[in-house]
Amino acid sequence: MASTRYFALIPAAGIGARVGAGCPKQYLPLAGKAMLLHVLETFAAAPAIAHCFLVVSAGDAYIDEVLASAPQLRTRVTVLLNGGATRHASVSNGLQAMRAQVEDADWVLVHDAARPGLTVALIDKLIAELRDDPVGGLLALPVVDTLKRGNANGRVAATVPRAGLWGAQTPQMFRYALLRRALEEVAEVTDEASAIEALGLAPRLVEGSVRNFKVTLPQDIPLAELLLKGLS
Ligand SMILES: Nc1ccn([C@@H]2O[C@H](COP(=O)(O)OP(=O)(O)OP(=O)(O)O)[C@@H](O)[C@H]2O)c(=O)n1
Ligand SMILES: C[C@](O)(CO)[C@H](O)COP(=O)(O)O
Repeated sequence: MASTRYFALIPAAGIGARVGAGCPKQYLPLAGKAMLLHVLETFAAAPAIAHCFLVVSAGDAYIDEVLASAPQLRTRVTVLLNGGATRHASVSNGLQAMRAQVEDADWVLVHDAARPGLTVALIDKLIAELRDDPVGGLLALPVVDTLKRGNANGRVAATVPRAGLWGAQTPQMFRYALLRRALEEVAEVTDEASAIEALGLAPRLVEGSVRNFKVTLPQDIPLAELLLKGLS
């Protein structure tokens, strides 16, 4: 029986509206290279990762130039020009396009192109924790702030108990066939674990890192820049 393999699937077909830059945020320069390139280079450097699949929008005008600057990625990354209108659709489309190269029992690590602080060590940690797990799971961080629910007037309506709460990160790691089925059967979800939960399964929480934060708002850009300058 062929040994189980680990594939990366990177949804990178968003427009970065909340950052509001002149280009999709995954192409913004951070520490001298595009945000997406940091992610691709990290997965390419991870010995456990068999191959990376990258989902970009059909009209993406940036990816060719980015990959031309990184010829070492040519054999490690396949670009899929089938991004969808939502992250869920992009991931589903990517999984569908991978079917000829991936076995049902292979693991897929879905990672946001908007989380450039990921490290090989975090990838290796997730795989080590989940490789024998019956479900799979995700990197996540326990909530450390007191949480408030706001009302329409911008005032506190309630304090939300934070015990047991985690903030989901990525990669989220599940077996190929299970993940495809879960995403096909569920309505719109914002992460892969939600689709697995909708099947009645309980993904495993693996502690991630603050450096693996998602670049979402303008103030995240200088933070990511500082982080990546320190990492390189
Ligand atoms: N239709 C979409 C929307 C998002 N993504 C990807 O999903 C990841 C996380 O999404 P998010 O941070 O929301 O990125 P954007 O959708 O680009 O941001 P915004 O919501 O501000 O437009 C990103 O790598 C983004 O490129 C995607 O592949 N396809
Ligand atoms: C997948 C994710 O990063 C987990 O926290 C998050 O759900 C993505 O949300 P977004 O609105 O698509 O950035």
